[in-house]
Amino acid sequence: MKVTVVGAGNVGASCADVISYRGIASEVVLLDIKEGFAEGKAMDLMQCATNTGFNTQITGVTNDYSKTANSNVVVITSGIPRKPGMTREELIGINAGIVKSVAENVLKFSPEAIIVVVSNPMDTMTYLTLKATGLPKNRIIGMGGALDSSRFRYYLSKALDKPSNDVSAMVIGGHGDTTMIPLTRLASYNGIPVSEFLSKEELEKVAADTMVGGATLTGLLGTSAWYAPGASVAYLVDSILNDQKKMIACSVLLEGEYGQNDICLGVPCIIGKNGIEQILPINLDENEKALLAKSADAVRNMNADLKSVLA
Ligand SMILES: NC(=O)c1ccc[n+]([C@@H]2O[C@H](COP(=O)([O-])OP(=O)(O)OC[C@H]3O[C@@H](n4cnc5c(N)ncnc54)[C@H](O)[C@@H]3O)[C@@H](O)[C@H]2O)c1
Ligand SMILES: O=C(O)C[C@H](O)C(=O)O
Repeated sequence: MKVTVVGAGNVGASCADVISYRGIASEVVLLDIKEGFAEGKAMDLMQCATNTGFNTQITGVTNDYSKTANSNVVVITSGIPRKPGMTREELIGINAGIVKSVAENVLKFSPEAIIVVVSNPMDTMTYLTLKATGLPKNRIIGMGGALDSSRFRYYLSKALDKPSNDVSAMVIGGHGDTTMIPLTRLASYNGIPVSEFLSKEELEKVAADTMVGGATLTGLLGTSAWYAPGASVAYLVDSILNDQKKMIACSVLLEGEYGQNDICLGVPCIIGKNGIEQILPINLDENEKALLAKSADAVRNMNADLKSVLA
């Protein structure tokens, strides 16, 4: 199985690292616009093979899309990351043009590929990719919920002082500091509602920390995070390539689901060899429904800025 990762920067290289280390694909092509950069990242990663024991073939190319031909999955991480103090939404001006041209280029050589969109603002970039390519909705997947849910589980595990793998929890909605919706009501510690262990105030703090999880890391690192984002992309790619049918919150085109239309937003999906195989309807309470509607409004406002790129 072949995976192309466009953008060999922090997230792209980290994702290629996890995909190869875990043997998720036999071939990974890293493509970047910066001369020699992807080649260097691929060489560095390949020199891990004997010590970490993987067999994936990683190749780096400078803007040569012919080398990406017949990829099963293409991950788009190309574009700029935010700096401390910025929102993801501020990246739209530069990233929209990059994402659109990358999506068009990859499809010339991999017309059957499933595309995973990572570049920010992710929900809007997913919508742009869908509109620009005209691909069926199951083949365009926005990655955000997998990462936000892993951060939610991290903050819950810290509050509970228990391992995060014993915590089950999901974040839906937009992948933005104010549009994420951590589903605290449904979070559990080994099947027991977390509200049995944590106070309302503690749970509110966990949700608030989760929502600004990316901003917190950007403040600490000077650029946005990459290890957990890279691992989250690999988790999603694994579910596609190995047809695992995992339930993962992903940004997908909604056509009536959750009362929304013509928008890509994070909702629980079944992910398998066909990409988005099902959008799972879950019963939200009135507060959660209102938060989802508000989140959709904000993402829709952002999508309106795509007019000139899509014209
Ligand atoms: N969806 C998520 O959960 C999530 C998580 C982390 C980062 N991100 C986003 O992913 C993007 C990448 O972040 P990063 O930290 O890897 O940034 P980075 O700057 O480290 O890497 C981006 C790479 O894209 C390359 N690039 C730019 N234009 C290109 C083009 N036209 N074709 C090919 N390559 C091109 C750059 O040369 C660079 O190497 C950012 O927009 C960031 O906000 C999203
Ligand atoms: O925070 C960012 O800007 C990058 C990414 O969306 C993240 O959540 O880590």
